[in-house]
Amino acid sequence: MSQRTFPDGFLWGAATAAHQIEGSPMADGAGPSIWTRFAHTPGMTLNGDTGDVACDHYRRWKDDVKLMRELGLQAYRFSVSWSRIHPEGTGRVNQAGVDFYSRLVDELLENGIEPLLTLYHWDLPAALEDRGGWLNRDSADWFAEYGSTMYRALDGRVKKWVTLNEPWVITDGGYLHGALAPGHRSKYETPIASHNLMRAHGAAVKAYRDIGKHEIGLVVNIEPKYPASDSAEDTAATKRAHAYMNEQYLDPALLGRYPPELKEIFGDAWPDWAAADLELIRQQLDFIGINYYTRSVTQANDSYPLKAGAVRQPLGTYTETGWEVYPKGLTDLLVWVKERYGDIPMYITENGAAFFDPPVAEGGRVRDPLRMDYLQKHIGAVHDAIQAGCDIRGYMLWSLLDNLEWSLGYSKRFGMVHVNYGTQERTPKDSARWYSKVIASHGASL
Ligand SMILES: N#[N+]C[C@@H]1[C@@H](O)[C@H](O)[C@@H](O)[C@@H]2O[C@H]12
Repeated sequence: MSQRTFPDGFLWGAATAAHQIEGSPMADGAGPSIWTRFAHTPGMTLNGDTGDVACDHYRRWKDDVKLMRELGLQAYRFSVSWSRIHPEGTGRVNQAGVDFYSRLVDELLENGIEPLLTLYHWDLPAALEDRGGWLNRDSADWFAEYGSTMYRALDGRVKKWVTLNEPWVITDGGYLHGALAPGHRSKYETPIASHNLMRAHGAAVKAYRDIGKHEIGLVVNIEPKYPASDSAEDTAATKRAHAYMNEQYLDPALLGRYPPELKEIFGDAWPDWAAADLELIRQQLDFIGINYYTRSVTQANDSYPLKAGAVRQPLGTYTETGWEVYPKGLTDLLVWVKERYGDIPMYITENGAAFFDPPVAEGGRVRDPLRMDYLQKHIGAVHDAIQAGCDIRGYMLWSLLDNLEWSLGYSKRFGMVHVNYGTQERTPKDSARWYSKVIASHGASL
């Protein structure tokens, strides 16, 4: 393979999220989030795992930034816990919470690492859930208020902002299937929560334009859907699945409309949204963040309400989370984004895999060849998309650290750095050492 060259300024980094690594969820005046509440509800998470300690990053943040510098990271994507900033969700500001993230940002900058800040990575203040959460249309104002607090505190030091992380997972997991906080199971609530999340996205971007002077975008998890056969049923099912996961958020954000398949999927549960709502949602964005993990070979089935589902590939390689390793899907997806939405700049804001890692060997080594192979092939797929004309500005590996995988608890390890949850010792895996070389060579060593 000829040497791969990445664009000048292409940012190499890693990503995490507050609830998954910080621990100390109620420290220094913070309020509870829906994940604090959900994880402490018996039966909601594997082994009853909670974010009470996680990777103890709330206390070990300075050492973690030192580790990022040692690995040569150029950027670090993290999220802010809303309920550390506004313990009741709105109104009173908890300055100790703002100060935590201000110190973190300063430490990143002092170590030559660019911060990418995600405002919402699933941890809604519990106080707002008690007021209806994302089912309440006021949530757009709540979110814009919270975003404005953070813009005023950090804009200028933070120059790349993200409003929402993966609205599809928030609603499919938290409102339709109940696997994620707040654990609702309603075909009728799902479109309402989804729409209000996007209204909140729009309101937060509008607020940013009045306060901020840099860049703001949206992060979506999308995956290419390939029909399992050329039958009419599988073709139609693939179209529905594509609209439901891939177009449902990017279309309103970038085109100001929803794909028509959503009315077909949700039927009488899909309201006729007001045009003013779509105008609010469609705000000029500076970039789109793409979280990519896998593809879906899709067939028609009797699943509710989508009537479509993935077919396991007999010759496929699968990760610990049951996702097929399919790098070409990332290239196909990025080209699709460019073709459908134009030349909007993109970042790969998450890409990575959980594999069964061996314990830390003598001398502090963690051999993770499957993860290295996954990363090498997927970063190569990003390069292929760049060669195809996609404007991709960076790659954030998921994840910096092994961390709390939501309802799956600590059972899945996505980190390039191993975390011993008993001692909190961090040990860079072989993949971290390999990634450091990729960064140092700007991709040439891939
Ligand atoms: N599962 N999994 C790994 C990873 C999850 O840990 C992140 O929080 C999400 O943004 C996204 O789902 C991807």
